Amino acid sequence: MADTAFHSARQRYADLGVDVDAALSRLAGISISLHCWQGDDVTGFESSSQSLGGGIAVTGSYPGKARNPAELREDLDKALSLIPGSHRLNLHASYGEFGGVKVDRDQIDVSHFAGWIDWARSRRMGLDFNPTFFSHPLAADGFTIAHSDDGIRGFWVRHGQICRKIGAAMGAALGSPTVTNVWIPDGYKDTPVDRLAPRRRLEDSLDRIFAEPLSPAHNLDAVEPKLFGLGSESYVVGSHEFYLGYAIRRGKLMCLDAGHYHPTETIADKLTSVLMSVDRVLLHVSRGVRWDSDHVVTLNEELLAISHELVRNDLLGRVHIGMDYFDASINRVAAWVIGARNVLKSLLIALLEPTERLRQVELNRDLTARLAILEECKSLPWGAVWDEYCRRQSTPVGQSWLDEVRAYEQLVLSKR
Ligand SMILES: C[C@H](O)[C@H](O)[C@@H](O)C(=O)CO
Ligand SMILES: [Mn+2]
Repeated sequence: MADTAFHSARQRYADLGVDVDAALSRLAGISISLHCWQGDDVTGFESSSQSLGGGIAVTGSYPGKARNPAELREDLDKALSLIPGSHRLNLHASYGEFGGVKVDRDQIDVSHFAGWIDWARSRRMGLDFNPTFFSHPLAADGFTIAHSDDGIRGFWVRHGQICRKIGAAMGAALGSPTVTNVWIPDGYKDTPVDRLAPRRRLEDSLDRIFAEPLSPAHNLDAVEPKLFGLGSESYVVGSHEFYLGYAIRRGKLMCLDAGHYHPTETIADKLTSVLMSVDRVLLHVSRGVRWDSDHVVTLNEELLAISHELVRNDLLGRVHIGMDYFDASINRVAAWVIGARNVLKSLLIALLEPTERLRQVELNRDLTARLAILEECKSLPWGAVWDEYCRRQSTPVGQSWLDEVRAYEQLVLSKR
């Protein structure tokens, strides 16, 4: 039963010309791709597990991390039960089920993901996928598909080719296209002499990886740029400009990760520019604190700006929303729930905006009214609408979800 706070909020929005029920049904149609790697600190399930490489780092030692696919799925089920709506799972290739046997990255196949496909099917979820170009001896010097050694480059190209096929098989099995995203760590700690040759090799490798035509009904290819990483502070082969050009020329999805730009740059402002030239964008919603630190997503101005751009410009049909962060200093299930609920809250706030009115005052050059209304919108009663959404989706209202995480911690995580 909806409460009085919701009824009065609905009336308040109606007075502004906003249809709350329409906003809630639009929100229910938005899926977020939950990143498997928050559940185990980007460790994965390969038999000879390497320490995390590729210039990304997880800090913290909160107890109870998932140690195998069954535990990770159990944790995901708990998180999904606390996040309103229907969502997806984003898997890395290193999360296959290899039965304790060493299967190198250029030898994996879809059979290693059968357990994940069954799990997703039984929950009517889609899967997204990523080749894993890090945490491997052949990536130890910081280069993979842009490597100058043809043997190493060939190994990683084969891995990329295989992963696309696995992505397509997942998409076909689940009846929803898998977004298969290529992120590579390749770059130099210090100033390179030759910035061009690695980029030529990267382009050639990508062309080889993407050579086989796959149905877009099953697989969508994405490429993810970065400004810098740990150990690649001076030069990243796959920069924003490199991949934007590549995505436009080759018809690929452009991945925009919120942590992959200069701290004063926001991906919100890039969306409408990038989508002038590419059909689709993959978002990695993240939160950099001073650097690409991959903090849990909070309901901050940057997140709100992203959601406003998606809703105001009717881009939700062209943007795949994924999350990308890893925090091992707090309960990992809670980390998923906090981030996903925040992404959804930000979308709800955007869906509840009286955008047509704002557009009109802007067109009339009434910039005073634009600022005034935007600021007033910040104190509209969206929280009561969010609570009602949680109620309608049978998920906990307010912070009561935390009690469920605490109980799960007692019952399950503390026993690991
Ligand atoms: C684990 C992910 O592939 C990784 O976080 C990547 O998407 C990235 O953002 C690297 O900085
Ligand atoms: Mn990312």
